[in-house]
Amino acid sequence: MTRLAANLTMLFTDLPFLDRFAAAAAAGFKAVECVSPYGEPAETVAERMRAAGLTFALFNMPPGDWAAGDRGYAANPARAEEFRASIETALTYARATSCKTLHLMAGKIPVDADRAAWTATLIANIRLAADAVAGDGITLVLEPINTRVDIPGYFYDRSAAVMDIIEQVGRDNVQLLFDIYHLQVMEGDLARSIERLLPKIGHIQLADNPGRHEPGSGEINFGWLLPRIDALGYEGWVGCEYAPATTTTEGLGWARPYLG
Ligand SMILES: O=C(O)[C@@H](O)C(=O)CO
Ligand SMILES: [Mg+2]
Repeated sequence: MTRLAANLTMLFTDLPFLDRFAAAAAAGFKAVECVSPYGEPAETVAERMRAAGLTFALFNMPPGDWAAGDRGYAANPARAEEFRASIETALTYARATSCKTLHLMAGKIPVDADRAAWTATLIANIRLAADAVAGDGITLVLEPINTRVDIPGYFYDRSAAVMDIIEQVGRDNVQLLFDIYHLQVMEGDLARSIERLLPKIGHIQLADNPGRHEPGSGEINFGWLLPRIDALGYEGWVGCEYAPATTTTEGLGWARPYLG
């Protein structure tokens, strides 16, 4: 059965961040995910999560200064020190919330950067982080993000590019974050890709396309795809990472069969 997680960065945004946990639970979600829990103390986040009876399915390692344009920086040779320090921060929040999956963001690469040097930095940083979190049973996931609409310049936007990095890293606790929306924009052929990549998929996220709104608002046949993913044997969480077309609650009709 498809197990949905509410993405608290994009859902229930009419509420302050800490109040979104209770709202997600009231809507029937059993798990949540978000980009950045770091604006609140780890223990406070964990308390709200526990009080709502939720599991933290995933959050990102500290992604840098989002408002200034950062989308992670793990590939940036000039920020290796900052990346090292961010591992401890991520671990503190992961331990407090018992979160077992962290999204490591590579960042945006300038057009004139030395791609080989950035790739080497990324691989070294992923290994460092993967080894640091392995003892806590944590998996790092890497996400191909579309560079056509959402994050122009992001380091990788294809599943093959991320799979290549995962192979070069060579750590069992580094997997693929398959965001159905991003990979529909960049590649299509979703069901076949998921089937092929399944052994390496550590987390799935969804939104429809175009518009990045809820399932049913666009061209992706989620009524067929979600049962297919289930039938293939995927047992992880599916993060609802979309911008509701109206309000979160009004737009949850599609999810009713999967919510408690
Ligand atoms: O799809 C996304 O945008 C996210 O999963 C993310 O981690 C931040 O960009
Ligand atoms: Mg995503």
